[in-house]
Amino acid sequence: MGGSVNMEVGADGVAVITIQNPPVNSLAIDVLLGLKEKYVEAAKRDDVKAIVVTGANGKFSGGFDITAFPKIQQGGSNGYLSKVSTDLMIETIEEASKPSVAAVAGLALGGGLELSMSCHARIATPKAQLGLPELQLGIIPGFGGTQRLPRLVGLTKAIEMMLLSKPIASEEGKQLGLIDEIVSPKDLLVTARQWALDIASGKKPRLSSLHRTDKLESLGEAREIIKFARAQVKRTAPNLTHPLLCLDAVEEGVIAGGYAGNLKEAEAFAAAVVSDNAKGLVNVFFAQRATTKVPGIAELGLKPRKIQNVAVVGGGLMGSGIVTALVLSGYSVILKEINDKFLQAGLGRVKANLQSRVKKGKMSQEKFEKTLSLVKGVLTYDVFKSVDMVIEAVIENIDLKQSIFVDLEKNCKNDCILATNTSTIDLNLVGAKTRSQDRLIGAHFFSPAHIMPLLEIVRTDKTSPQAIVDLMALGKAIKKTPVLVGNCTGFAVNRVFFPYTMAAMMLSDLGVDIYRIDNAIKSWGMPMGPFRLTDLVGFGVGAAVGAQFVKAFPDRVYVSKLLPRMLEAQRLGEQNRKGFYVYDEKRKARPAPEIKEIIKESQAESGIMPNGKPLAMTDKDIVEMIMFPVVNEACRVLAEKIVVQASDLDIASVLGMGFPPYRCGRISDISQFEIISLDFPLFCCQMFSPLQCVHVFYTS
Ligand SMILES: C[C@H](O)CC(=O)SCCNC(=O)CCNC(=O)[C@H](O)C(C)(C)COP(=O)(O)OP(=O)(O)OC[C@H]1O[C@@H](n2cnc3c(N)ncnc32)[C@H](O)[C@@H]1OP(=O)(O)O
Repeated sequence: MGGSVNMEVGADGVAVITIQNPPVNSLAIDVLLGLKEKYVEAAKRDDVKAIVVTGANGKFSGGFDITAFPKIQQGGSNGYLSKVSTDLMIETIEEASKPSVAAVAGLALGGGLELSMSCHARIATPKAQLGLPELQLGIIPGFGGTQRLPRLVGLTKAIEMMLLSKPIASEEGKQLGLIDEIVSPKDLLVTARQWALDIASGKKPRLSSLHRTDKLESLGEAREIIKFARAQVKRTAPNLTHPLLCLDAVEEGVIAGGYAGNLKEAEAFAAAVVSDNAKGLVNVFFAQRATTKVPGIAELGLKPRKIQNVAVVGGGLMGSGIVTALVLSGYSVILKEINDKFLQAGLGRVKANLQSRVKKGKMSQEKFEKTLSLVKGVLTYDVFKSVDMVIEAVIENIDLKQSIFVDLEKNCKNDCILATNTSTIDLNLVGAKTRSQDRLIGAHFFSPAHIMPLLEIVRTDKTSPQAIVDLMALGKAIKKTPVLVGNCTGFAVNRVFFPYTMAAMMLSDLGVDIYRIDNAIKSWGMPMGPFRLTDLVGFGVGAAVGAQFVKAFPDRVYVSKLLPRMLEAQRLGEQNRKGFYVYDEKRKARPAPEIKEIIKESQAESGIMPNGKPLAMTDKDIVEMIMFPVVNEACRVLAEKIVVQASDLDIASVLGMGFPPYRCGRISDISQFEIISLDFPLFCCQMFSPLQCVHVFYTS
């Protein structure tokens, strides 16, 4: 709901119709009805020769109003939405007697670009973003985009833009034929008006995109392109159906014409919009934007303080990754190490991280040198008085961290934020020997820190709201999604996912093949299965972190002998290229038949196979046995208020663990229920069918 559409008719006979619906001029149903009303009025008025459609405040439109989807997905009627494609885009705009020109500034995405494509020409400002990103929401373009974009830019480019949900800039749009002219923002309306008048008077051709065929490939070629795209989708996104629905609509249009394609698109859109995948992906869209609107903090209206200089203590894998993330966003960073050897190694890692961007063509040599010059290596705290924030990233040793924080308190100014990158240790312990509890905060990055998009911000009871607001702002500035979490073993992400590997170890001890487990979980949508993940993390780290969970949650852990036996056999994971898999020089994983004996040993020691025989189970059982305990732990994290809102856990799981976003939203759904029992130990799973073993019972 909301938004408005205005119309002003000039002395030149051009009606300028303006969409007004901040912040992105989304096409809410009221806006679409408003557009219809103004177009009908313009058609009737004798003083109107031609029409220009534009958006207020330098933005054309961010597309259909996404806030309307949840209601439709819960069974609400989609009302006028289903008619927009033919009633508004074709009959009212494209086939009207008076021509329309779109004046596009800022962005024309989704329905916004579709609206512009039903006009007879498009004039854009240089920095406009143009795209059909609907697929990232689990839906497909629904206002004729699957038909008009291929007709304007050709099939290959149109399919790429839709499947990748990737917008293009005006210049590329002009080269492709999507944009007719690029002009400065101040000339936008003047030029668009002139184009509209020129089309009305016949000086310029009146082109209807839906009927064009000049950019379309021949039928044979088109079929090949679509066949290739389908195969790609099936290979890279086997659990998703909406990209295939999108290709079906495109194909129908190529074979039977734009109008028939439009009807097919409407049918496919209606099916996609109510799918579980769309529910999950729409939830993720809003979850991502909700993370900084923290109840209890947002209302305080605090402004983030300026953070210019940051220090990182420890230049290991995590520390150097954090330094890289900071310098990439223009921060000056001091990297402190304990001796020159470690310091040079840390600086070398930062350099290598940046060099890899140069190699991939993502950074120029000049930018590389400028970025690297932002890091200064030191061995003492002498220059720490100038820093606004310190992030400690040394090994997980409580005594060491405590002594570092004592030093930091002595050497930093008294409003400097003191952050720790610990992934498991209680923050109260880390800061136990300091008096600066209000500015002590967790900044938990995920490895590799310069690539992974999540930043868990951990607060204690004493962390000040200002420190939280400051770290949130820094997180956004370095292009991370910051999620605020409470203090507990593993915080939100590692805590929720500790049963992921433990349940997998238990299944192995029950006789299920480890590669089958990994394949089942990967096919379900995780980026890798639990055994491959353990190899990646490294067995040393895995065992140390596992021990923390055993200590913290003894009632619901499964302690397998598998990891210790692998360590005894000098199998450390990817680190020495021997773990549950073996790895070649390019780190390509291959199953390792030689570990059969180690697995058997662990199975014998655990003695949990029913009657000593391997447990038979389907792939679905495997997924449930592993993911249900994860969901249970998520419920506990919510119940203990470790996260303030359920959507934070959804987005943290997606960005921190690669949980498939199209399956996301379940945790938010579950949080609507009252958890009445949480005390069923994971180990009992073997005695029940997987479904019975969900140890969260909830009532609606
Ligand atoms: C039938 C049609 O084919 C179907 C459609 O059109 S579906 C919609 C297709 N459009 C999209 O997918 C675009 C989605 N939006 C975006 O990618 C980005 O928001 C953007 C590029 C427009 C702006 O990005 P950015 O400047 O970083 O701001 P961002 O924080 O993302 O968004 C600003 C606000 O606009 C809202 N917003 C953005 N697009 C919206 C949309 N299409 N509908 C409703 N709200 C929208 C956001 O939720 C956010 O609200 P908040 O301030 O309350 O959190």
